[in-house]
Amino acid sequence: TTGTIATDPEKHDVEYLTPISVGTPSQDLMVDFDTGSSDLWVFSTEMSTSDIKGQTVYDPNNSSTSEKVQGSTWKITYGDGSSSSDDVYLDTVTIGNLTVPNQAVEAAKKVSSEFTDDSHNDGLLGLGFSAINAVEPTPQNTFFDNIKGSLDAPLFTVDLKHGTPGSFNFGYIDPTAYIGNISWTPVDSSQGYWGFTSPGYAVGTGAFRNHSMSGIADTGTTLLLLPKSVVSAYYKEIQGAQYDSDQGGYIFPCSPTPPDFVFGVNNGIVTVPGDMVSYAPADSANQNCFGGIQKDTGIGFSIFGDVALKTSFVHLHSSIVPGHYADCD
Ligand SMILES: O=C(NNC1=NCCC1)c1ccc(Br)cc1
Repeated sequence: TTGTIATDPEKHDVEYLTPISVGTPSQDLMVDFDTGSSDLWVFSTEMSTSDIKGQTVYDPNNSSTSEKVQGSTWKITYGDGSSSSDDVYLDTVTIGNLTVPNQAVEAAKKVSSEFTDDSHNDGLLGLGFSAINAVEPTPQNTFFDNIKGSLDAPLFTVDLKHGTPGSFNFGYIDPTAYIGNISWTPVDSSQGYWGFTSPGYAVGTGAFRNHSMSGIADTGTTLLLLPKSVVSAYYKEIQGAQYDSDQGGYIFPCSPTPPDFVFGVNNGIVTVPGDMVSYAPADSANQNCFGGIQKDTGIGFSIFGDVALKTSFVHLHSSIVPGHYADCD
């Protein structure tokens, strides 16, 4: 079997929301498919109403197929400091035409304000490695791990786009989804993420600079977070660019369009067009834009978030041999 599901960008491509169905009869939710985490959790009827602002909630008591996992709990904190927690059910989860009958669905009782304030997002579906699933005492499998055995191939592809629907495909590579050839790179899943090392970067039409950047492909992070030496080398090329500590990042005049940012993936390259580096207006006063490329300081490795992924077709392949992932235009 194979499957495909459309994913829709929120304003400024801050995140991408994808429909899933949970339970019987099915309860339809919009969630953030996150290759940077490995838990499927949803807003639920167990939450206090003050934490719910427009989201659709999962009601396990309204599902004839839900089954509480006695004694199991979960609590997760994301890289941006947001968090959520509580208890666990097994229930039927369907994505497109793919169904997992007893998927661990982590029902939230508490969520942090970032989630409460994100009215269209009903939860997260982790597509990282199950080794970092946060359920205690028994970690649960991701949807992908549960379905991959029945897929034509143990892979999924991520095709996020700027300001228009993209897709997550399961079990096949859509040859019409990309031009040029796929460049493969080994995946380091030792930390539970889709880790890889980029060999270097270029600014605009400048020469390629060898500079090993280890990081993760993370659909759940909005921006492209890189080593500060690379980020400052990039912004050095933009007239008027500066680090604004109030806004916590580099800002620069929205026009003229900044130079492209190119990063290597094995023997291939991915180009982030300059007009996508201008992530969002920073201040209306003097038409500054907040950069889509920022420092990865304090994280320990780089994060190739949506700004890096939406300009390429990413194919995450977890096979028995050390997995590899392909990235290409
Ligand atoms: O949390 C992470 N990615 N997903 C999400 N962010 C916000 C909501 C979901 C994340 C993962 C690894 C590293 Br290293 C840094 C951040």
